Amino acid sequence: MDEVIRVESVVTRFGEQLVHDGVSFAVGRGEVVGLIGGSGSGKSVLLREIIGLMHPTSGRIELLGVNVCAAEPQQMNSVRRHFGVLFQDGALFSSLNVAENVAVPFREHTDLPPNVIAPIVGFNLALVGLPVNASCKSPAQLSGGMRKRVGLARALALEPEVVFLDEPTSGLDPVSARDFGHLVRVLADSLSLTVFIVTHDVDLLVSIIDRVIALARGKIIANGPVNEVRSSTDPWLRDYFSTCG
Ligand SMILES: Nc1ncnc2c1ncn2[C@@H]1O[C@H](COP(=O)(O)OP(=O)(O)OP(=O)(O)O)[C@@H](O)[C@H]1O
Repeated sequence: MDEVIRVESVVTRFGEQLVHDGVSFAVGRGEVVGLIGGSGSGKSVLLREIIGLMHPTSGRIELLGVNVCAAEPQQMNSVRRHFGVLFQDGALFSSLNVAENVAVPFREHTDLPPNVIAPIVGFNLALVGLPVNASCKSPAQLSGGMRKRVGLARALALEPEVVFLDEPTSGLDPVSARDFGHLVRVLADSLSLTVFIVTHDVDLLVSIIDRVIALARGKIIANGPVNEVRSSTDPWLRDYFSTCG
């Protein structure tokens, strides 16, 4: 397997609290993987560790072949050029309009002039299904689903190899959530993306995910295709999957 993410024996402690107690898994190129777990099980912390925003107490994490726990800032910056992140709330800059938000990665990571950036931004907005007239709107003028799409357009701006989505369907109504999930799957397949999704959304798992990794009690309690994981006898997983038909 051509590995994009490798998490090895990760332990994370906050004082007395042990959040990860030896977590290991790998994600291969082109996979769409969902990380699930109860509230407070350490999903977001793990995501932040994988993208180098936090370091685990011990263990090793490789992203696109780089040991992110030991990478120099310059090396981390060049890895950042190859992944995109959609944070839970979209993390859009409220003072910038939609087009300016999507242009941020170009300004941070390239020397491209504005007249070159503008059409690429337009292309990215079209890719996520936003109309041209959305470009000049401020994030406050958009629906939750549109804000997620802008966040996704920004995450895809630099044609990343891997995209991280933190609770991408939270706050969306079921129809918008399903549409957004479908969009993610179509983009993953069309652009050969590796997608790592932190989610509580069972419908999203069932509809678009290749593999589920489940975190509970500090450990990986399941790692496999949705159908396999949903037939697990683990009480937490049984409860979790009992919410869908
Ligand atoms: N910077 C921090 N300092 C101390 N404790 C933290 C820090 N970040 C997270 N934690 C704790 O680590 C645990 C895991 O948090 P995390 O946000 O990863 O959970 P989660 O699985 O993403 O939960 P949810 O599904 O509710 O978002 C929580 O108990 C949280 O309080």
